[in-house]
Amino acid sequence: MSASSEIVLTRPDDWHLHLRDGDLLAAVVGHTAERFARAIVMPNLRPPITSTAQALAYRERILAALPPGLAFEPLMTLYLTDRLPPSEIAAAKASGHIFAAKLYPAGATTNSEHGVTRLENIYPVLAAMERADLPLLVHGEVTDPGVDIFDREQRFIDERLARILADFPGLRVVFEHVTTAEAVAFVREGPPRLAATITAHHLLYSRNAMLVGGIRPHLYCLPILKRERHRQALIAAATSGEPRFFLGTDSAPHPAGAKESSCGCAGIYTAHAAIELYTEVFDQAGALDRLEGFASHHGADFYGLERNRDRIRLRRAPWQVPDAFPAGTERLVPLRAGETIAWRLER
Ligand SMILES: NC(=O)N[C@@H](CC(=O)O)C(=O)O
Ligand SMILES: [Zn+2]
Ligand SMILES: [Zn+2]
Repeated sequence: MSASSEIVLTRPDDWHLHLRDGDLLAAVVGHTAERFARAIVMPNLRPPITSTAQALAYRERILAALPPGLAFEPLMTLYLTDRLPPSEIAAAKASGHIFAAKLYPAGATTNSEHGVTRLENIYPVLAAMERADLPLLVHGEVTDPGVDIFDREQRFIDERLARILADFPGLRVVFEHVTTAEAVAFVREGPPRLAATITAHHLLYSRNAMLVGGIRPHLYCLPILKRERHRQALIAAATSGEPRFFLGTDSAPHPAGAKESSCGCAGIYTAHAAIELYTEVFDQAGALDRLEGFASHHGADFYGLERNRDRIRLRRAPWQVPDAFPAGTERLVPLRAGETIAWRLER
């Protein structure tokens, strides 16, 4: 298998994506739509997407920004706040375009300041989601200032996620962008209604890549890159063939100036080469035969959506990533800027 020079996959979907708005949206949406049929679109805009009406209007802006000739279905989400009325959940579900709601613990990550301050504040909303069978997506990190940044995912499992699963036994939950061996183990031991997305960057890089030989702001994201043993656990999970692990890039574009700063913001841009990067990982692990399940089947199955019917083709043929993409008057620096990627998407 490792000697293949070409692979064909059912067209994949991205189950965790930031598309932003305005110039940045216009700069990035084509990259995703060239590769993926659908994506779960994160609601952490400024202001956040907290109503069905806002989500539907955002969906229209995404479709309007699509380059001509590309078919792409944005799957919208709501941003949970302390104040979201439980009645909004049934309306969201009935819209036919909203597929999940997202829990950002307040202050956990980029644009999360309107997030949830105490889990109890959203219990009526979680009950409504359980009734409507609308999945809960979680950014799984605690924000207590006393908890070390490298331990925040583990603490979220122990103090929050286990409780949510116990208190809402019918709620489907996606533990987004898992980064630790502990998270992988927790997902494996959990009920089938619990799943996890894994990013390409957490599969490709450990924290050394960000910190050894100079600090690389374009590798700074949340949850932060962890040590190598965790990366190995993520690779084992992604390539295991287990249906509860699936692709979610967490591609999170920020203008270069906001990253190359004395206080750079969190988020890595990978949409320009997302499926190619995952292909590298699966190839290196000798698991190209498991890529289609992870990238194209497991997520659709979990969300109860049909698998895509068309296919994409990837060829082992190295290419160089541009130093940056234009985004309005700004620049967007992608993962591997100026470096090569081993697999190419055929068009
Ligand atoms: N992953 C990140 O580092 N940043 C994301 C937010 C998130 O997914 O936590 C962003 O919106 O920029
Ligand atoms: Zn997140
Ligand atoms: Zn994200």
